[in-house]
Amino acid sequence: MVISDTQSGLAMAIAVAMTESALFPPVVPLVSRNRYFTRKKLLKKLEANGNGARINALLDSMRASSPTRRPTDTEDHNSWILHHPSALNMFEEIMRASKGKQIVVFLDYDGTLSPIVEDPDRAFITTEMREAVRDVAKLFPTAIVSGRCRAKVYNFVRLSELYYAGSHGMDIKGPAKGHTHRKGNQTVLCQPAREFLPMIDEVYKALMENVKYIPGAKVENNKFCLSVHYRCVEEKKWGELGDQVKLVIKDYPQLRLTQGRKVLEIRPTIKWDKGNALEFLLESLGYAESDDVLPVYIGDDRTDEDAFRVLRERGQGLGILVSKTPKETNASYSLQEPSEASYAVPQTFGGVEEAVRTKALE
Ligand SMILES: O=P(O)(O)OC[C@H]1O[C@H](O[C@H]2O[C@H](CO)[C@@H](O)[C@H](O)[C@H]2O)[C@H](O)[C@@H](O)[C@@H]1O
Repeated sequence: MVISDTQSGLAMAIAVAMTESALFPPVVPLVSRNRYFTRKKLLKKLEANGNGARINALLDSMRASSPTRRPTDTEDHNSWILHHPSALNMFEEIMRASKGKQIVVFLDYDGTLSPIVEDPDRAFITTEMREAVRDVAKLFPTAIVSGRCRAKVYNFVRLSELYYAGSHGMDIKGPAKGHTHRKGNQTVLCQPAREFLPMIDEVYKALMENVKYIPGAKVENNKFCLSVHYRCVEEKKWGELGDQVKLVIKDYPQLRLTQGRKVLEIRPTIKWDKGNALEFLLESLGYAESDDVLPVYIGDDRTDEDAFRVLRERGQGLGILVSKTPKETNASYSLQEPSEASYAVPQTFGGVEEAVRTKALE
């Protein structure tokens, strides 16, 4: 069997997830922690102050969350990678860790399965990556967990055998009939923020109106949440953009503002995030309290931290952060970027299949 680099890379990451001794190495202080905490504090302050927070805090936070503004210190990076080793170098430990466990795979979309690009509507998954995900889903229950609207992420991925959790987990749907890994045949569906739909639509329209004068700004309707993109906005206009967003949402205390990669996100205040989505899916699959499950979550953004944290709290499974720069994270392992797949070794799929076979023989 000829295996492409992308397939082996993704599978390698999954395979690494099966490593036992790899689970949750201790969290250690980072050289780059201060900078990270400054950014975190800024956002916390912003969130704590609600919609009336000082606009400077938002602007500072937008600036601080743009890693391209500062080249990564080699020392910082080396220290970080020591504690979050590359998921690609851990193949040896696969078999041992996977023994007797059901692996469940969770994949973020943007920045994980697709590279970050300027136009959010053109963040396509490659054919190779789609094939890799398809292959992984043949072996394990597999879910895509994204900030995007579920329908949009489905249109990119187009694999009906997967679980999809859109709107940061607020819109979950199971695979098409005939593909389910669950016992029983009920459709999995979870939409905990339904009542917010009219409000989100209203705010979407207001945001479109308010930011249309800012060149490069883009508002994306993710159904149960909204994204205001500033990747293509000149930095000197970021303050104005933040101003406009805060102006709109100040009348909606039921909505909160969070941040992603050059994006401001507006979402309901309900306590539901990617971590809850992960737990919901594990429960739907029948693994709520099980010790025999190994959830693997691969993601790149701060919203993925909610899922990494759940894994850490469960003391089960493995988080892999896709990031080129050191970041404070609850993930145990790292990958540099989606295309790092090309560093992987071809025998990985063999390893995954072997692990599955071992399990089947037990
Ligand atoms: O949870 P995810 O699947 O990672 O989605 C998070 C956001 O991803 C998208 O925005 C990001 O990717 C864009 C395309 O590469 C990029 O232009 C943007 O700057 C990034 O923030 C998506 O467009 C958002 O709606 C998602 O919330």
